[in-house]
Amino acid sequence: MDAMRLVILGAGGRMGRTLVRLASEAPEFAVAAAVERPGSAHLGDDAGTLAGVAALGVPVSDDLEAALREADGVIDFTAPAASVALALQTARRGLVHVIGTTGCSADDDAAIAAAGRDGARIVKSGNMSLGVNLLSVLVEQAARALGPDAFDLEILEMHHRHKVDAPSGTALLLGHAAAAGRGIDLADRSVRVRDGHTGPRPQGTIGFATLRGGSVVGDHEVILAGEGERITLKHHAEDRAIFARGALRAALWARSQPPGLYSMRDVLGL
Ligand SMILES: NC(=O)C1=CN([C@@H]2O[C@H](COP(=O)(O)OP(=O)(O)OC[C@H]3O[C@@H](n4cnc5c(N)ncnc54)[C@H](OP(=O)(O)O)[C@@H]3O)[C@@H](O)[C@H]2O)C=CC1
Ligand SMILES: O=C(O)C1=N[C@H](C(=O)O)C[C@H](O)C1
Repeated sequence: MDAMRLVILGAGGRMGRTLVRLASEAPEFAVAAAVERPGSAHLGDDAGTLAGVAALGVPVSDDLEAALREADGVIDFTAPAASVALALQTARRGLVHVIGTTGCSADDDAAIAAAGRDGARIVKSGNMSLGVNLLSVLVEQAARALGPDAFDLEILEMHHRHKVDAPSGTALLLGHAAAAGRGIDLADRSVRVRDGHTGPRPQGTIGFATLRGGSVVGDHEVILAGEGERITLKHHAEDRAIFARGALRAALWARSQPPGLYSMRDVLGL
């Protein structure tokens, strides 16, 4: 099969640069276009140079329509409004759309699901790494085995100082896995903030705690705390390449799937 022609949306960002670098090094892919928003300081820069590899002859552009005409798929680690708007376009064109963007609202997620029904081949996940998706399976198993009441479940995450959404997409993904294991809906049972006189911990809830600072790529811990014992399941991301590798794998996988909305667990067969 011909190399998959990819548009990298948000090519000047932390993930965008990592994606350009890894896609340009893999024979399965061709970086067809690199897109940033109108007015971005990166417009006109060579995407390869920006990513710290050899020049690719692909200038960063703000012409998304033109970029999509030449593409088999888009990799999108940007912001919720950008991902929702793009999903309308990938649906119209039947393109692969890999969405790593986090911080989406319920309405955003509904619009993205609709785009999957309308023709896009979407893979969306709060974390594209193999390790976190395997961890989510383990968390689901542990929550199911321990039941809802004997062990309290808390999810702790730490990220770099630039991160704008909380809890992280990964923390929510792990929370959903825990809720699935317990047979409950996360939205009904999550405690996302504690402050002041909170009273004792409501039984059966799933708590979240958020830390921000420095250059931390992404740390997550799921703590199951019982009477007299505690189980901790952890993942430490050391390099953004783990997310980019997962996203590229998802793009290739989605190319041969019917339109729809898929998760990384679908991609990885977990
Ligand atoms: N699922 C996963 O595995 C991972 C998900 N993420 C998520 O990916 C997202 C991006 O993270 P990160 O790379 O660190 O963030 P950055 O802010 O470094 O990069 C985002 C890029 O997207 C650009 N952008 C925003 N809106 C548009 C638009 N409408 N059109 C084109 N470009 C746009 C931004 O431009 P500007 O600066 O001008 O706004 C910026 O260059 C976040 O939601 C993050 O949580 C991150 C890592 C892994
Ligand atoms: O913004 C980040 O950096 C990351 N975002 C994702 C998240 O919200 O979980 C994934 C990863 O942890 C890095």
